[in-house]
Amino acid sequence: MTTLTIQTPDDWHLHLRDGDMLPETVAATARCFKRAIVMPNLVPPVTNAEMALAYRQRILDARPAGNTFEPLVTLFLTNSTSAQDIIDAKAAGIVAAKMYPAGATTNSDAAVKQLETMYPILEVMQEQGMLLLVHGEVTDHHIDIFDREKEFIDQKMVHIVKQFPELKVVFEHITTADAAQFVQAAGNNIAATITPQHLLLNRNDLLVGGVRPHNFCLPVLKRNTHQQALREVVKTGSPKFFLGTDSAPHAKEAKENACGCAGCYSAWSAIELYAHVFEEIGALDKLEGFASHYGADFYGLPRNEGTITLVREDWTIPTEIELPNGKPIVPFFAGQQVHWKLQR
Ligand SMILES: NC(=O)N[C@@H](CC(=O)O)C(=O)O
Ligand SMILES: [Zn+2]
Ligand SMILES: [Zn+2]
Repeated sequence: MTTLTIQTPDDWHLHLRDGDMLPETVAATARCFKRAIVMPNLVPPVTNAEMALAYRQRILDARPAGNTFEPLVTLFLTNSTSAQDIIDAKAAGIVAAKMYPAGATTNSDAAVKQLETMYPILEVMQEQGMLLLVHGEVTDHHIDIFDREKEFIDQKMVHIVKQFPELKVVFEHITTADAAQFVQAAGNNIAATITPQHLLLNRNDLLVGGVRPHNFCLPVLKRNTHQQALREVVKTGSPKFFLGTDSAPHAKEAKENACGCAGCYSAWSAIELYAHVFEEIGALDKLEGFASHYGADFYGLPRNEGTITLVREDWTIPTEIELPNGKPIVPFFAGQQVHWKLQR
């Protein structure tokens, strides 16, 4: 196969950041994705409809001329989120709210401390038909970082799912066989996003031969058996698993640091990297469902019109990209070859 045409895809988990980052990040995603679920972990976080709509407008203003990319902004849940916040957000066209356990990841200090105290809010979300997006890791100091996703399933996720049978939940950026099995076994109101890095890499790629800060993201890369399980699950073509890049840029100096930030900036090559890995596992025929159908179907949104075409052509991801403010940023998979390229 030398070309691959699929219906226009969407990215169901994305960090665009804000301010002078937007011209770079919006253009990178808008080159091939029609829509994206945009994460609300700004500083300060996007906690109400007014902030979300203002953020949406800043993203729209940063689009390249003539581009029709549609950001789907989300609400950041905190212990102060009220039922009215959810009702107002829903009325403003916001389709989902994000739950981070406090301290779990980048800019999540303001997030939810005692998850169970949020149950009245989840109740309202269920009523309103607003999706719950979850960063599924516990943050207890005594829990090993490699076990935090599994522990979250056992401690939290099973109860949420039981308590709110009508609530649509997206288990974001899953990294383990445990999460894949959990989602598969759960009802049709539970789905998951999977990133390119968790399909392409395992923890050896983070630590063998020296620490690779640009492969560091959260949840952290797991052992190869978990990577294998994620590959198997996308290969089945199950509609419960769909594309969410978790593209999460940090300045080069913040990644190459004694205390480096978590996040891989994959937007530059995301669709190509998925094609690369789907080809590797012999599942190119499953890419379209994963990238362009299942997410929209799960969110209850129409599938996109139009198509994109990928060409089988080797190219090398740049080692650095310069931000509009002159600061360098290192894209995910920098300096490495990818076998597919978006036709422009
Ligand atoms: N995935 C990451 O490693 N980082 C994300 C936050 C997140 O999605 O957890 C970020 O905003 O930098
Ligand atoms: Zn996360
Ligand atoms: Zn994320």
